[in-house]
Amino acid sequence: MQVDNVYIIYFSPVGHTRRVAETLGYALAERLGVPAFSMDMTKPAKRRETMSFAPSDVVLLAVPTYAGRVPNKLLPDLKACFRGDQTPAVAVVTFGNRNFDSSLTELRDVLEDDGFCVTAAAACACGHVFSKRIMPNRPDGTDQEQLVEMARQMAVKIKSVRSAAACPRPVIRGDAPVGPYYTPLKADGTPAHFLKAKPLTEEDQCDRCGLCVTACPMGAIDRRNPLNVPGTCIKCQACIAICPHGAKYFDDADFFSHVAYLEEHCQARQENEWFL
Ligand SMILES: Cc1cc2nc3c(=O)[nH]c(=O)nc-3n(C[C@H](O)[C@H](O)[C@H](O)COP(=O)(O)O)c2cc1C
Repeated sequence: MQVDNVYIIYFSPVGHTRRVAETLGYALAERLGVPAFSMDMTKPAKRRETMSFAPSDVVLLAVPTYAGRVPNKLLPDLKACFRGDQTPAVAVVTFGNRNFDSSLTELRDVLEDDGFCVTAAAACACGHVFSKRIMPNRPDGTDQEQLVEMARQMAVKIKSVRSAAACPRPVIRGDAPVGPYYTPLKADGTPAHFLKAKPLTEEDQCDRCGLCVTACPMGAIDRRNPLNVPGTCIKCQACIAICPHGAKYFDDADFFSHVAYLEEHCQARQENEWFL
């Protein structure tokens, strides 16, 4: 198959997904001997542009797993932003060492509906953004090596076919259909309800620099007063991760209890999985 460019596109509020996408995407472009272009679609304004791709482009699209699925607030943009023309695509999800459940299958299906031919897919274990105690250093050196190996195998597959349409679709986890959203659990195993939780601010720590305002992928934080969060919070933790003064925090009891549950049950190292 003729390939001219690799486009690395990612939604990555805290940065794990960007690291995975760029390592895999640049290695893939190198193997294919073509230039790569990295495109960040985390900011709301970036998700208002429509992007069209040619049959000779390869698009790598990477998103984090939220509740076992593609982040639901991102779905309308993923459906509206991208147009493939039988363009080969690589679907990539990251997950925080619990499970990626249906997110990769869902992302593959979204790409196919957008006109892409998904030639490969990967689910990569990362640190969990809810807790620095869950695999804080992943992707680590072993992951980097595996990403380069994935890229090598993906390039071999892409080079071996006449067109993306002729490329066999990857079978993800036995082709199980997309399942329900994962219900987060509290430390006692009962459902945790924190959908309405929003970040609070230590007023005396906050110097109103506005970094959290620009980091929020939902544009939920008030630009004139960052203590005010009138928009939808997706709990991505971007505002907490970016604040240089540690001023943003959650105080929701169910959220904390879910974090405690994850810290207890998600310590065993999960493997990366890829599908060709
Ligand atoms: C709202 C939310 C839900 C999440 N749900 C899951 C999950 O179901 N399974 C899992 O293993 N990790 C889950 N995670 C962890 C993220 O998938 C993981 O940390 C990801 O790498 C974060 O990507 P980023 O650093 O690019 O933002 C969740 C994180 C958030 C914010």
